[in-house]
Amino acid sequence: MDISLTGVTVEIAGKSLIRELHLEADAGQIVGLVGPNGSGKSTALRCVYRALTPSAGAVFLDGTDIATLTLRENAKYVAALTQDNHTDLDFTVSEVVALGRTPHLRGNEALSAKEHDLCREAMAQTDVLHLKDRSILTLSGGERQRVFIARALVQEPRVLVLDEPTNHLDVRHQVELLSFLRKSGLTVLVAIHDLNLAAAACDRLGVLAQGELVAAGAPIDVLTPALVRQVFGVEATVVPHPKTGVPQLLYDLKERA
Ligand SMILES: Nc1ncnc2c1ncn2[C@@H]1O[C@H](COP(=O)(O)OP(=O)(O)OP(=O)(O)O)[C@@H](O)[C@H]1O
Repeated sequence: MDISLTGVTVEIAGKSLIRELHLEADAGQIVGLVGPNGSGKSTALRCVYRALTPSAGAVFLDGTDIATLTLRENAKYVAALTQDNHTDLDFTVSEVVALGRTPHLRGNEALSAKEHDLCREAMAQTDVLHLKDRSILTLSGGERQRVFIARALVQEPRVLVLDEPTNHLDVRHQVELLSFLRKSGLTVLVAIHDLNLAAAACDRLGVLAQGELVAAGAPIDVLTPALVRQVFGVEATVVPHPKTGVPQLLYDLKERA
């Protein structure tokens, strides 16, 4: 399923959070959104999972304006991992993951055996199966993040929207998650701060600065020292990864006085 943001603008309380954003992900592509804090990455993603309605412009899934879909229909196609996924509810990990099936169920319908298998598979995939009977409230930040990723996977979406999915994850789980996404065949829109992980995982990157898209394209074309200086105010040397050739950034720390 392909996704396209066309001229998406979000204004709240007279302030423009994103302006005229055009961004596309072809079916099965991973497209990363990078940019400084407050540049509008989460705002753009919120428009895709319908937590926000654009003030102008639209989001299309395979050519259908998502504003014409019910929220339940949208949730059958799009699953999201948000930054504000903390919960006060004392649910077990299995219960939280099973909630991902909600858009596919009618009323209080129970999960089928196949759906239970799907939940087990997602928990194994995200390495939380051993935690299935634990309260979500007792988990570490990284464990909890992996539970919410499992919940998004059991939704069986065609598009995954991930806001900082590697937050809290140790390096093994970061690599496993991004490797899984690359194999999954899902269309993925991901906001990510780590430019090296973004370059390794994403087919294309969109760079946001102050609510505007300032560059878009393959990581090798986008992640230049000049762009990193202009957008992030940081000096970096860009080298090709010795095995894969993807650009990797080495940051020049300021010398001690
Ligand atoms: N509901 C709101 N009302 C007013 N301003 C908002 C609202 N939501 C977000 N903003 C502002 O819009 C800007 C963009 O926020 P957004 O969360 O999209 O940035 P981001 O690029 O995801 O940042 P970060 O990297 O810090 O997560 C920020 O300046 C933020 O303070």
